[in-house]
Amino acid sequence: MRDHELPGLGRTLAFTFGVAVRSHPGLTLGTLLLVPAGWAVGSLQALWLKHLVDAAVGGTAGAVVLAVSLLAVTNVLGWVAGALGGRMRQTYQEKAGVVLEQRLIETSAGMNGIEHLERADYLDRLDPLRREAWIVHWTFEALAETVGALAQTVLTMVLPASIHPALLLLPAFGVPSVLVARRAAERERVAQERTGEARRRQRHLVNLGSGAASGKELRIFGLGPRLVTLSREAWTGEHADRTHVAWVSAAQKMLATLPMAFGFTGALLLIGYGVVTGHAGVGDLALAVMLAATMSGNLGAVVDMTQWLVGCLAVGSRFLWLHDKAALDVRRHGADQTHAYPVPDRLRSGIALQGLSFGYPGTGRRIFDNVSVDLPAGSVTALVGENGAGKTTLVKLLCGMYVPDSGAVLVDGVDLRRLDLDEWRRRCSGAFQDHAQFELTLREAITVGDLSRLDDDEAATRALAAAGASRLLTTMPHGLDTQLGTTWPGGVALSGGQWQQVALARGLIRQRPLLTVLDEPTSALDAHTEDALFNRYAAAARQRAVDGGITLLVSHRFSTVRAADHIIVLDQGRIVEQGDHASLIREAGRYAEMYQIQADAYGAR
Ligand SMILES: Nc1ncnc2c1ncn2[C@@H]1O[C@H](COP(=O)(O)OP(=O)(O)OP(=O)(O)O)[C@@H](O)[C@H]1O
Repeated sequence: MRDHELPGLGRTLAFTFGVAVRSHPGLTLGTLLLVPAGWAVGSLQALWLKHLVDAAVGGTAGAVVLAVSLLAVTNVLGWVAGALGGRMRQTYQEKAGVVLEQRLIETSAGMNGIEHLERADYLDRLDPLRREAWIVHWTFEALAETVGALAQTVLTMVLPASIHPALLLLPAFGVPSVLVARRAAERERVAQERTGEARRRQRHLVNLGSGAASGKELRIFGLGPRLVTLSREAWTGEHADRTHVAWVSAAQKMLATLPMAFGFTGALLLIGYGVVTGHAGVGDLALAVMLAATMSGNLGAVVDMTQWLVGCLAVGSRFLWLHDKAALDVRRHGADQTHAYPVPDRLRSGIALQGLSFGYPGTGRRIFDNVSVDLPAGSVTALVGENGAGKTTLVKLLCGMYVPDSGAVLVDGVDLRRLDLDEWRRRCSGAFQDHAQFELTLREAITVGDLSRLDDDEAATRALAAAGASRLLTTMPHGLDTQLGTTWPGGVALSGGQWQQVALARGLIRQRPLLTVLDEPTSALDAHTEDALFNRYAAAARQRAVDGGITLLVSHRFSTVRAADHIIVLDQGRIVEQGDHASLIREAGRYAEMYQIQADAYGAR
């Protein structure tokens, strides 16, 4: 199976069943049994009614009492099954829903790479999963309902066969409906996937239009009406597409019920004729009339339930697809722990990019083409270059979030693909410009950077100091216990720069990292503060150089960058210059030119 193909029905069912059973075996079984039982009650009632009518017409009191008793017992069982099934269903849904969301976090976060979070066609699949992962837990209820509705429909059709064998043909008239329902559901699933991008765009526009981050720009640029127009455009195309598919399906489903209607009309005529000619009893006619009355409801239920089931399976198959991708990802990255090389305790030679070529999957565009460069052990290296030069992409490759198309990232001579990637990540650390805002307590928002120090106040305080953010702690009403984020009770709002300080502290809490990437983590700070902070950090990093740990700083500020031991200048994925500040200035090339421009602008030579 190719990694973008959705898994088939059998595997999806097995997967969803596994999830359901693991989350609550008893409830899964109960749902599977009770729902069809509820459905069976309807057919039994029709049967007992036939016996009641026959007994009443035949004048046998005992048979009347028996038929009435059976009717009563069946009714009670039906109510019990309904009430119990409803309760079980609710409990099951609540529990399985949470389990599925946890599983989604586990699967998505557990993947080595981040391709599934960045690639548009994968996002179209992941996005509905994020919103409706819980739908998967309906699969077994939908299956039970479908089986139940199907069983009742078949019974509705088979019971008349006891009156006349020709009526055994009745089920055949129902086949078109079921087939059409299946096809319709599949078509709707495809349409949903096709319109996924438009829905994501709509949601993005809603977030832009109502979120805090875009609030200022929206007002200054008067963007509200424009966003509404864009949203309408996105909605119109998507809605037209899905509505068209829905109407075509509805028309086909209506047409597909016609054979059934003809079939039952014929059956009623046949039984009516039998009663007139004395070949059938009045009870038979009562049975047939009752079954005919419930027939369209049953058939409609089969169609609806099938569609529901296919819808659930569609989400389930995306879940399984993600799961498969996660497994494939682990295999491809060679992270099989049994064969992985251990990560060295300290770096001896350092990290080297060797003939590395890379393009983001699915884009057909090369970002790096045969790039080679060394990051010596114990060095503080800066990466500079214009926007889009490939700096962050390089960081992602070094952290094993993407795999090179050719060439390699070598860690002390060992291909990163062959290293124990989990262990490598444990020895990496980082702070990024597009950092996460963990709305936890200040302590947790820092210490999640090193899970072994979750409750370590001293480590959190030290990390804040290393990030030049000790003052932040003094302004927090409850110190490290302060809840961050105003949407939580007692939570405090942090400025953009303060969030960056927390992210930087998180990135600096790990002890003895072999690679620390600082990808513009201080862009919200002023140039002098960033400069002082990085100089202090670089000095500390050099003192720790016994471990051979490498610090990679990405920054647009040359005043900061010049403190690095080694500076790499990237231009459109190519390394155009490298060396220390003094030698690069002497070369009077790109670096010297960019440095000069900034120095002039800031008046800081
Ligand atoms: N997830 C992605 N999928 C496809 N292309 C991407 C992706 N991320 C980045 N790119 C492309 O790769 C190129 C390099 O991007 P990258 O983010 O590495 O640049 P950068 O040097 O870090 O830029 P900046 O200084 O603006 O942060 C850009 O042309 C960008 O459009």
